Amino acid sequence: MTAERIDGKAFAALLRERVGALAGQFEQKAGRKAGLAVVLVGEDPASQVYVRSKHKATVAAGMESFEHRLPVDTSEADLLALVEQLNADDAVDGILVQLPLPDHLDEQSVIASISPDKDVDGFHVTNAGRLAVGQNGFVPCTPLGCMMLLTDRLGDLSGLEAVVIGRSNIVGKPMAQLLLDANATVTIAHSRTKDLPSVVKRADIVVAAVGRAEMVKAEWLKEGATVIDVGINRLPPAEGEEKGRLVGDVDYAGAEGIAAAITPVPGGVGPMTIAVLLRNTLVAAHRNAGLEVPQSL
Ligand SMILES: NC(=O)C1=CN([C@@H]2O[C@H](COP(=O)(O)OP(=O)(O)OC[C@H]3O[C@@H](n4cnc5c(N)ncnc54)[C@H](OP(=O)(O)O)[C@@H]3O)[C@@H](O)[C@H]2O)C=CC1
Ligand SMILES: Nc1nc(=O)c2c([nH]1)NC[C@@H]1CN(c3ccc(C(=O)N[C@@H](CCC(=O)O)C(=O)O)cc3)C=[N+]21
Repeated sequence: MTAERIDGKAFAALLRERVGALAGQFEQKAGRKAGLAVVLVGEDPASQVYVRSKHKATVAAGMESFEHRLPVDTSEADLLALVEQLNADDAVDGILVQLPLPDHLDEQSVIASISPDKDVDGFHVTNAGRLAVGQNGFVPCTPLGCMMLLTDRLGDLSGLEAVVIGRSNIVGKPMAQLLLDANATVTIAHSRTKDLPSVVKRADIVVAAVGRAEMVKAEWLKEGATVIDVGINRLPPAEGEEKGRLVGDVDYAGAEGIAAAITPVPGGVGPMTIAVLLRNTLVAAHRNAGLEVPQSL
């Protein structure tokens, strides 16, 4: 059996088109564009790449993009002051502070300073709490994108065994919460889990969000499992390569022979993250403008 490749890039392109059309309608109704502010502190090359692609995608969807690039030695007070200014700016519907931040800045305090109604990353404790108790808020983009791919493929997830590997606040935990809300039976594995291979073996759905290149082996998987690979890992450059290849947390080549379907890296979950960010921003715009959020978002 050769697993089906779940084309996140194509799915994300469709979502971006839909968001773009609705962004045009929003502009008609509200008399302004929906706006996303992205704050980047420092010059980490990977972060710069992400921020640039978010900017392009935002503009392409017919939304306003406000970029704020701050020097690496920015003080916490200055960063908090910028966030306050963006909280008060009616042209800004969504605020994203690119992580990771330089070591001298406390990520939790910075996230806490973002207005929960503009927190399109869904990282604020208020939004984590809303997700936990089932209220409307913002769900982190990566896990929400994974859910869209899963429900598109599998339909109803009721009763399926799901194993999430990783328990971070931005991926693993909200992912498990969403799967639970969809009535899957959820196990969360992490670095202290005993006998990870046998835990993974029972899963109809595996979501790998670890950050270790090709750690999940084909033999761990149950025949016919659906595999969502969140990991983005750059291998060291091979002979003659300038940059190493990007790989996920799953041994894709091996898993292809056992899984029913699997997301590739690149071209899987990554593009969904950006498309969902635009979707969340447009949801925020409707709420902030007092307009009904379109069903199809
Ligand atoms: N595609 C996308 O859009 C995105 C991709 N990513 C990628 O996803 C991956 C995970 O990101 P993130 O959640 O932020 O990472 P974190 O480093 O915050 O969390 C990693 C998790 O993996 C667990 N873990 C580490 N080693 C093992 C192991 N040997 N066995 C089992 N579990 C282990 C850790 O366990 P413990 O808690 O015990 O330490 C932790 O819970 C990264 O590769 C990141 O680049 C992240 C965000 C978006
Ligand atoms: N506040 C905040 N919000 C985030 O959502 C956030 C963040 N900080 N910090 C970093 C992580 C990571 N992340 C990715 C987004 C897109 C791709 C993506 O599009 N990846 C492409 C490949 C890109 C490449 O080739 O380098 C793909 O997988 O096909 C990957 C990773 C968002 N993050």
